[in-house]
Amino acid sequence: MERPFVFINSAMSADGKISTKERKQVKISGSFDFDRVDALRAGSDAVMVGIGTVIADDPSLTVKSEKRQIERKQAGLEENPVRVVVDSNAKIPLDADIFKKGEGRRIVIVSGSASSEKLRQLEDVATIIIAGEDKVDLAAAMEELRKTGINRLMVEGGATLNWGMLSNGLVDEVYTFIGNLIIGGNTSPTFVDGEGFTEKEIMRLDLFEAEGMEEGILLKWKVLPCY
Ligand SMILES: NC(=O)C1=CN([C@@H]2O[C@H](COP(=O)(O)OP(=O)(O)OC[C@H]3O[C@@H](n4cnc5c(N)ncnc54)[C@H](OP(=O)(O)O)[C@@H]3O)[C@@H](O)[C@H]2O)C=CC1
Ligand SMILES: Nc1nc(O)c(N)c(N[C@@H]2O[C@H](COP(=O)(O)O)[C@@H](O)[C@H]2O)n1
Repeated sequence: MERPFVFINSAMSADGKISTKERKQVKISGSFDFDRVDALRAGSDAVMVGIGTVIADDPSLTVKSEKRQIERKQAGLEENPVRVVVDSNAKIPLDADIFKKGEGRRIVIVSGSASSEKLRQLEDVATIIIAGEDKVDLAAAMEELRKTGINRLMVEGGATLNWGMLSNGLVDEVYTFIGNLIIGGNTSPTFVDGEGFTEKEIMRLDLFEAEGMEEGILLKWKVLPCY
């Protein structure tokens, strides 16, 4: 199977939370880290999030720096990477910021259970990929993205999509900024939620970079193959 190079970037608290129990976007990192994230977006062919993040945060996922937008255009690219949402039932609101803000292609990946009426409406603002029957089949989706010319994919969460990608062996690298705060809470999303691994299945990582940044630390890991 051919798939893009995939990395996850996330900001988490010292206790591994990526948001609070309110499950809304919370500022974990500072302006330096947001600029680093912007550079990662600008260097990617596509940026992908789960529908939970769209509902919670309504992100635009655009490249914010004008200089980077210009550099992309000079390289013959669109101002923004392709923005991709994983959304089995096509729940994404038609007025989501991903559709309203910035230029460039959008892709919504749905499953066979999405309503055809909603898909017709979405076709005006996005390309639709159908992968899987009830829930998006992420491995099949990665193959489709690769076929559309996406070679480098940045995943920006959230917790459930991170689990789906990691547990299906679809991630090459993980970048985590760990901020100087504790969020706590049984229901606050952690970097990876979902079902979780058993001890036998635990996923191993190889740390290849660690850098103190602002009031936290940025860690870069390679995902080691599972045997
Ligand atoms: N600090 C940070 O860096 C970030 C924090 N966040 C936070 O994360 C939270 C959102 O995370 P979460 O609620 O987990 O939502 P996600 O963004 O992870 O979206 C999860 C949804 O994706 C859909 N999906 C479809 N197929 C799959 C699949 N095969 N595997 C996994 N998911 C699939 C499911 O919905 P369906 O079945 O309907 O398709 C699922 O519920 C928010 O609180 C947000 O603020 C988000 C991004 C970054
Ligand atoms: N890197 C990082 N640090 C934080 O503190 C954050 N809260 C996030 N959140 C992510 O940024 C997205 C917002 O994107 P736009 O500014 O709307 O383009 C949000 O959805 C999270 O993915 N990231």
